[in-house]
Amino acid sequence: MSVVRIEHVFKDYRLGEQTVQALHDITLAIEPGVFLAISGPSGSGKTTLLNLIGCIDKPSSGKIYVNDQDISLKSANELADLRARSIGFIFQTFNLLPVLSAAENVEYPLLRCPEISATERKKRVNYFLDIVGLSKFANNRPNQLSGGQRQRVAIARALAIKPSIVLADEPTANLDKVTGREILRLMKQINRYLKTTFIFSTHDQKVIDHADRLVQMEDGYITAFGVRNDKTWNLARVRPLPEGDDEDDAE
Ligand SMILES: Nc1ncnc2c1ncn2[C@@H]1O[C@H](COP(=O)(O)OP(=O)(O)OP(=O)(O)O)[C@@H](O)[C@H]1O
Repeated sequence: MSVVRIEHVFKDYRLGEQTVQALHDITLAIEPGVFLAISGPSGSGKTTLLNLIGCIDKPSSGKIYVNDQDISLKSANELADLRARSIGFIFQTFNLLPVLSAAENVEYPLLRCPEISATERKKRVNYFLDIVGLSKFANNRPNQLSGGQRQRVAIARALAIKPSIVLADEPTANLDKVTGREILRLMKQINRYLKTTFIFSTHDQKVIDHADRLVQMEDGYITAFGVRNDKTWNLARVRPLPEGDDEDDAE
């Protein structure tokens, strides 16, 4: 079973008269509970891929299944609902609402789910602020928190809906090294403890080393897929195929 299945996905962007091919023939199955890094240089397609998995954007062609649901068959409202209930987002710039306290930021996505009572909302806010170690800062606004604390609030906010997947676009890029490592360790502890699938983009090898699955991208192609056993990566290289060549270059 896969929590995300991507089949022969292409993504083009129109830029005036030009077409930018951001993703080429991406096929990938992501198992539930993994801690997956998508790595690659700037412009390789990491954010585009995360946006497609997060139902923020649609592929130009190909199929994406999230929790076994074909997202191409869903209306904009249905996609918004799937996002609100199943996918938590963490951004490199934290994206907290500045006028709300830490607790209110965590509660915010729950307001979209009317079946969650006010009592349950408060319970979840307390629980997830506790998990990220910020119970004492519940009433602080983002500008009264450090960068690392802001990202912890963002993690609690992403978890509050109890998502099956958390997507994180360069979650440590705006943090110093030590804080970035703490945030990654926290994400991994949560991944182990709550079994939530984490998919995050990065071009930092230190960040990659925290993952247990790896997708390497270049120029819109997947160039390798890796599984980590203890400290060693078992990498299967996938060479982008030149026209007319149908050979794989698996190692
Ligand atoms: N909205 C857009 N319109 C046009 N082109 C885009 C758009 N978004 C991304 N692209 C292009 O698609 C390609 C992939 O971009 P993407 O942002 O997915 O890469 P990335 O690996 O996340 O890069 P970075 O590490 O710099 O964030 C790039 O060539 C980029 O210029």
